[in-house]
Formats: sequence, structure tokens, C-alpha cells
Amino acid sequence: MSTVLHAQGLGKRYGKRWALRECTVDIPAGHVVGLVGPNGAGKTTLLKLAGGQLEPTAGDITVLGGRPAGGPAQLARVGFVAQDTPVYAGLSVADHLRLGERLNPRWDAGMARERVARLGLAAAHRVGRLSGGQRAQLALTLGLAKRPELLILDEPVASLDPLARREFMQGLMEATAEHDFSVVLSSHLVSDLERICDFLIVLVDSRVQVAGQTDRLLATHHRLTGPRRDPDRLPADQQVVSARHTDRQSTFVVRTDAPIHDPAWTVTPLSLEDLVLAYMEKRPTDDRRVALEVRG
Ligand SMILES: Nc1ncnc2c1ncn2[C@@H]1O[C@H](COP(=O)(O)OP(=O)(O)OP(=O)(O)O)[C@@H](O)[C@H]1O
Repeated sequence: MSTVLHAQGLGKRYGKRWALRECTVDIPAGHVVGLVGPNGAGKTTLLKLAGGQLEPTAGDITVLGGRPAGGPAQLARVGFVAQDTPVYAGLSVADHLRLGERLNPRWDAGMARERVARLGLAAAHRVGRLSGGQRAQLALTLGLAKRPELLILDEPVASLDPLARREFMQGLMEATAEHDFSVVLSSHLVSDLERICDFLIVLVDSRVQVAGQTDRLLATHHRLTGPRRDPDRLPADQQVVSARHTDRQSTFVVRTDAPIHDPAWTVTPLSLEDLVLAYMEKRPTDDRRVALEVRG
């Protein structure tokens, strides 16, 4: 299967501070990829490196097999909807569609018109007077009508209310069902992404903590609850993502490909949100087996 994004040791530094470091990921084509992480984790940096708006300080990145923004053909293959859903306040909805048609060789004018009509956006309406949700939908329309092979969306729903979030995601889901393209979109919240994403990247403190297909991630991560135990006494093939202890009980989130047979444990599956939170809790530590110890 072809790869939409390949990063090897990718890093971006501003002054002394790394915004993204040692990022090595492969994203196969045909997925909707959720990039999740807290504020300042490096999501925008990774997406801008993919879009070619930033140059790496270290490592390599290829997108659809080419250099990001490496010429008009490459630019036509990648759509980018930036964080502040950039549209031109003084221009009308129709002006935006005309601009899109002028600038994009594969522009799907019929789809753009149909989508704008379905959203109830009047062609003559000044974009500066649209609501945040309507602006986000217009920006999504422009991104989709470009007919990219890869559409990158940087926190597209961050400023929207829950209903507008749902409508936006619904529109994106319908588009991915109708047309064959890959999507990478970022959010602070996994709840925004879990209905639509089938591939997840968790980014915390400028590093990729985990990346993979969501069904595979869910199948290989488990919560173990049982009598208090030192993490060093877990089998070597169980990678401890997070650990919590009371005086008598331990709860671990572990990653393993092997079945868990130890009768001491109650094994429960994780939701995607649990999984992301376990990685977000992870902190650098001297102990390689334990990501986090919380007493409580
Ligand atoms: N132009 C810049 N100059 C200096 N530091 C920057 C610049 N852009 C980003 N950074 C820093 O790089 C780190 C990662 O920023 P980035 O915008 O990629 O994070 P993010 O995960 O997208 O955050 P948010 O969710 O808040 O948008 C942050 O510490 C940020 O302050």
C-alpha cells in the first residue's frame, strides 16, 4: 500500500526549543488520521512540515512520495486547512469559489456549489459575517473541492460549539465515504476524532508517543487491575504505558501483542480516549518500564 506521509527522525527547533523531535511515522494511504495532543505538543508544527510551510531542522519528510510543497504538481495533490480556517473576510462566498477555481487545477466546481448550497450559504454573503461554524464549513468545502489526494486539517473544530463540531465532522465523513482521499486532522480532544479516525497519532511534549491503526491500538492495549505489584514484575513483553497504585491495588495500562493469562489481573479493554489519556499522562522517567506512578 502506498504511503501518504513518511517521516524519519523529523525535527523542528525554534531557537533552543524543539517543537517536534525524533518523529518517525509512516501513514499508509486511505486513512483518516487523527493527530491528538495537548496545547503546544507540536501538532501544527508536524502538519506545517507536511504542508511544506515549514522546513525541518532535522530528519526527512515525504508526502505522497514527494517533497512537501515541492512544486505545482505536489501542491495540487495536498489540501491544507489551517487552524484559523482562513477565509477572506471582505470577499463573498462566491468570490471564494471563483478563487478556488482559479488557483486549483483539479477544482470540482459542481461539488463546491452543491456543498455551499446544502450548507445554506448564500453566494453573495460576505464571509466576514459568517459564523465560526459556517466559516469552518466553507474552508472545508474549499479544501474538498480542490480534490486533493491528502487533505490536512489543523484543529478544524477547535472554536466550534458541539453541534457545529458534529456537523463539520459529519460533512468530512460523508466526503471521505464518497471520494477516495486521505485525511490528517488534529485536535486536542479524541472525542472529536474517534468516530471518524481509523489511524491515530498521539503527540505529547514534541514527541510521537504512539501511532497506528485504531483497531490495532485498541486490540493491543489493556487495563490491568489487581493486587499491588511492582511494574518490574510484569512480563517483559508488556510495555507499561501508565501505572497507578493504591496501598493494595495496582492499575496498569500496558501494550502487548500477547494474550494476558495471569489470573491475578482483571483485564479490561480501553476506549480510544482512555488510551490517549494514558499516553498523555506519560512522563519522562529514569525507570524504563514505568511511564508514570501515581499514588492515590
Ligand atoms: N514560530 C514559532 N516560534 C517559536 N516557537 C514556536 C513557533 N511556533 C510554535 N512554537 C512552539 O513550538 C511548540 C509546538 O507548537 P505547535 O503550534 O506545533 O503545537 P500544537 O500542538 O499545534 O499546539 P496547539 O494545540 O496549542 O495549537 C510550542 O511550544 C510552541 O510555543
